[in-house]
Amino acid sequence: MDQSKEQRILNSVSYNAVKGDPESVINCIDKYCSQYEWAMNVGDEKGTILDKVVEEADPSVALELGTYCGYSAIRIARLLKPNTRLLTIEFNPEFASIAKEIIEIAGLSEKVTILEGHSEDIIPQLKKKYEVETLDFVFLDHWKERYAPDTILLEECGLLRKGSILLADNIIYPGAPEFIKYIRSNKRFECTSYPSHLEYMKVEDAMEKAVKDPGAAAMLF
Ligand SMILES: Cc1cc(C(=O)N2CCN(C)CC2)sc1-c1cc(O)c2nc[nH]c(=O)c2c1
Ligand SMILES: [Mg+2]
Repeated sequence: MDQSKEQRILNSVSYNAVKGDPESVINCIDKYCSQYEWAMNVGDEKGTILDKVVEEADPSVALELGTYCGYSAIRIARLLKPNTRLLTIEFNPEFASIAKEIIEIAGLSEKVTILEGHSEDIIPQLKKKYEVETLDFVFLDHWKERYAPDTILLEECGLLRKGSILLADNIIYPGAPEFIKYIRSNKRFECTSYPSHLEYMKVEDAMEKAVKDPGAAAMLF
């Protein structure tokens, strides 16, 4: 049977990347997807925004919704300090399996846990089953229809604290209008928009950062 695009991306990483070097894995995927086959990795332009927000959050526990091939999990995990971790949720079993191998090639398997299943089923398990107290950083990059309901679910499960930082991809393209309406009208979040472009394309896109109760966090220190 023909290989999938995601399997071809893994082949390229396995053949071209330097084992244990996250930067070389990131560069290899960006090169392959800009030169041969477009794929929905966050890419280098939006990836640089992701890097900055992760550095600002300096998370002990981070969550990603939408692993795909593991590109953004590698971007996030390469910036994490020792004894900190990234949990990433993927419902497509093939994507989860490819991501596991690519994250292994990057040498980041110790820091990244891939949770296979639907976000709405896994989020309620994070506290008890995955020993999460609260999440310092959440990257939403799974499906635009789930951005708002999953943010509400994270709140309901007591997983967000004062100062928790959310970052959402694809705010303009493919677009997440319900999420934008919800988060920008929610007084408990301070929102910032970061204009950019769709990965590997000239199409306009943007990322949205939302900080929970920022003032309250600031007052603590
Ligand atoms: C699958 C897809 C197709 C797109 C598109 O119109 N184009 C790309 C291909 N080129 C050729 C035409 C123009 S945009 C997009 C996409 C991009 C993301 O970053 C996503 N992130 C998370 N979850 C998603 O479902 C997700 C989808
Ligand atoms: Mg995306």
